[in-house]
Amino acid sequence: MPIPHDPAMLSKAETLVDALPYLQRYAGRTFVVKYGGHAMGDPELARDFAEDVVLLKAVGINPVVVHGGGPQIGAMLKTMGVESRFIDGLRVTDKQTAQVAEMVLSGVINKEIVGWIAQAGGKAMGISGKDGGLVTASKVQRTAKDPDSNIERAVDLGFVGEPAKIDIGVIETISSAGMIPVIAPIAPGEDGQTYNINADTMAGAIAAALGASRLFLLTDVRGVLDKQGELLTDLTPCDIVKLQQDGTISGGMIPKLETCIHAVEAGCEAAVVLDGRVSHAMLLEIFTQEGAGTLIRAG
Ligand SMILES: Nc1ncnc2c1ncn2[C@@H]1O[C@H](COP(=O)(O)OP(=O)(O)O)[C@@H](O)[C@H]1O
Ligand SMILES: CC(=O)N[C@@H](CCC(=O)OP(=O)(O)O)C(=O)O
Repeated sequence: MPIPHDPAMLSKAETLVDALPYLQRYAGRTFVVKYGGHAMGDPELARDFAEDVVLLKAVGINPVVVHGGGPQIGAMLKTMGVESRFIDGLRVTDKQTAQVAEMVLSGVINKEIVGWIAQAGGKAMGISGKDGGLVTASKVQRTAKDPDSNIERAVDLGFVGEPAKIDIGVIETISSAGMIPVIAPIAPGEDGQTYNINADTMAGAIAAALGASRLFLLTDVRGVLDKQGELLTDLTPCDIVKLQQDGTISGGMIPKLETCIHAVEAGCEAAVVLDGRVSHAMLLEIFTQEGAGTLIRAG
């Protein structure tokens, strides 16, 4: 006959037991987590995020963090008196902007995240796409309709890149040494130039190359919202194309969802757009039945 326990203690034990099937399912799997600039602002949320990542590592999952820092790059450029322009959510990047992006992403933010993970009791190794030959970038080619002639013309975004080649060796080396890779979205091109890569694009390409079980994109909204502001809980690549065509998604959500399509069509099991403003959003998504955010799977 079991002796009754304090109900609060019992509920804690039940939470752990409820997590058991998920722990068993995901042990040894790789989760790529993109931590966005907007979700990064709050120190308490940053601590929670680091604890989540350390917990994943401690239970035998391989987390790989790819981070952004768009607002922080913007703030630095502003203090320098440099204006930024975005086309389809991508920052038009001249040589000076590329240098600032590298300084802020690889220099400041990357090491900040490594520090938070250390504070949470984990070990992280901060790198960019440049290190260990991880990523070779190619220049992003975009076109836009000329408003006067209605003719589609090439738009030059400058040193904006996308991952053309990925060598996952350095990630595997870091992960198998018991550390958490923390990756800044900067990479060299074949031409030797430094390219600024949208962090969502970088995360999706890495998730695809690793054949990750999940790509989590932590951001500053509940997930993908419809025109009435209601959360769309499940999407396929086909649904996303329609949302883009009818203007439901715009700005930074465009590269985010293009990334999800690429990732799930190229080997990542599923992508989730999650609210990074919610404490421990990732743990709740992984270890409970209450899925939050928007889940994207190949149709
Ligand atoms: N349909 C939509 N649902 C949710 N967010 C959207 C939608 N369309 C555009 N957005 C915008 O996308 C933003 C998230 O992208 P972004 O600013 O690049 O985030 P992050 O900096 O976290 O990567 C939201 O803050 C929102 O303004
Ligand atoms: C080409 C391009 O737009 N690069 C981004 C890289 C950082 C990023 O993507 O950060 P968030 O995820 O915080 O938006 C930029 O310069 O802002």
